Amino acid sequence: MLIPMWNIVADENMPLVEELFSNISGKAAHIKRLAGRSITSRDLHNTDILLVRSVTQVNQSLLEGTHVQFVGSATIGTDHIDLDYLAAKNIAFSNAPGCNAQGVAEYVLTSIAYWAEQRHIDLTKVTVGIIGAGNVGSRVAKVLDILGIKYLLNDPPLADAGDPRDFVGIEQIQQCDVVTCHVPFVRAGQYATYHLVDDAFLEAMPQQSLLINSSRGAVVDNTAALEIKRAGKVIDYILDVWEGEPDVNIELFEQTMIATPHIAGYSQEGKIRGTYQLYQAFNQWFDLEDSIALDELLPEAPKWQWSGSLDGLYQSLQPYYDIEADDQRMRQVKNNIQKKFDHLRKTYPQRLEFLDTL
Ligand SMILES: NC(=O)c1ccc[n+]([C@@H]2O[C@H](COP(=O)([O-])OP(=O)(O)OC[C@H]3O[C@@H](n4cnc5c(N)ncnc54)[C@H](O)[C@@H]3O)[C@@H](O)[C@H]2O)c1
Ligand SMILES: O=C(O)[C@H](O)[C@H](O)COP(=O)(O)O
Repeated sequence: MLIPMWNIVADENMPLVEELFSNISGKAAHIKRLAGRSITSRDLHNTDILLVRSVTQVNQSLLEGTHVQFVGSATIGTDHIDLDYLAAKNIAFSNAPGCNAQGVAEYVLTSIAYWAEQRHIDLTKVTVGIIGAGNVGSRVAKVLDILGIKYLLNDPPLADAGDPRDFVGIEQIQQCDVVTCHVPFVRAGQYATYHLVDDAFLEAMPQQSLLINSSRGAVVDNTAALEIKRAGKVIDYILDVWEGEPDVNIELFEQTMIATPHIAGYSQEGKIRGTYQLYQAFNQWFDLEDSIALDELLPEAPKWQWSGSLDGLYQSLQPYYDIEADDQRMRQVKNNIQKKFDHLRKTYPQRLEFLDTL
């Protein structure tokens, strides 16, 4: 007897797939877990549902000849997905906007606090330039607002679309003490972000400034970032994403104040929200009811209480998020980063969200 069943292929690093997908509307599922970077079309024989993260290239060469009906990516970024191909083949698609935005905002806040402590910088005198004011950039702005740290926003697509917030041009962002990137990776066109931070941008940044990149590696020209340091510019880098990842430019890595393996958004809650958003999208696509609520899945987490002073900010944040420990984990595999990059991500320790206000 043929038992109707969903055949699902899911990235091995996606939590709760079994809990959420194994019994949807009484229909069982066969779930195959694979390392995202190595999924091939042969793995998708008879597959109905494909659940990926940012490391799987989803395109014609992966999907042609398969019967995949639904692709979910537990990410906001979609630069690994050929959306036009999916649309042309009428394959449903969902990503997970905002699922990990709080985790990234907490990474950025901790980064700024760490830099200020290391460089003895008074955060009341600092201006942060935020490039990209979507899910992450808006949350970064919100937390800076609460702490009374000045910031400027740059987001030409939103400005052109009539977003009422005050936006500035990229030239003003370049003058900021801290620049943090929260844009998608877009190679070409009016709003291209490929090498948005290039040699001219870095040249224009003040001495003793900080550049944070937790968006996509190639938003920052990694070669230019290395060259400008070699030329004597005093600039600090906190990098979570790398051009050509997992092949990290080791010389640039050595020049960083903090280096992490694309984990800025890896809070436990962010990963859970990512899978849950795909579950919701899947149900909507097949006109099914959600039978599990998100609240049932999220952990309880202790929340940070702000003292009201920016002095000692990093010391007060570190018990909640120890970014130095993340940096150390990456430095320990310095001689073998390319091979260990995915392992560091797969074995990333549990990190809980600590800001109550976002
Ligand atoms: N490191 C991580 O773990 C991690 C986690 C989440 C997101 N990300 C990356 O960060 C990016 C931002 O995430 P998000 O959730 O805020 O995405 P989002 O789509 O909500 O926001 C991106 C914003 O960038 C703006 N933008 C697009 N092109 C621009 C340009 N040329 N100049 C300035 N602004 C531009 C868009 O208008 C949008 O408002 C994602 O696309 C993803 O690549 C990384
Ligand atoms: O785009 C995003 O949302 C993040 O960059 C992404 O989720 C983190 O990497 P992943 O675990 O999906 O490979």
